[in-house]
Amino acid sequence: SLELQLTPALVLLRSTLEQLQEKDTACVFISPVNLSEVPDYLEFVSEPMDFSTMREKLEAHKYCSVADLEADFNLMVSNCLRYNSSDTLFHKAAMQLKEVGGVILRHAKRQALSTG
Ligand SMILES: CCOC(=O)c1ccc2c(c1)NC(=O)[C@@H](C)N2
Repeated sequence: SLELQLTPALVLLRSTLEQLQEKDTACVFISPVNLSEVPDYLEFVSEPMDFSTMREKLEAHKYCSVADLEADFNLMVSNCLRYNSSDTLFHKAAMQLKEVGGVILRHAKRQALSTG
């Protein structure tokens, strides 16, 4: 059935997002950057992204593939690398997350092929 065909895709997307979020051990990517705390953020970042927003998009069926999820993950990481200078905890957290997240996403894309 269509429901059966769709389910594995959603299950894989949820599992991949959870694995990525587990690696945010500093918990700096959990929620949108607070624009009242960081008033100049939108001067550097045109499209903010964070894990809670990604979760909302996932449950709203806005991701058709792991590649779609990967695009928002890469957006979130690149926003952080752009706004924060390299000597900050945020920048270092983004560099680490980019590396370990890449491995998680590569595995998920391979798995999607086998259940496709
Ligand atoms: C309550 C104050 O929080 C922040 O200033 C803050 C909180 C979280 C942040 C962030 C800033 N900047 C960032 O680039 C992303 C990765 N995370």
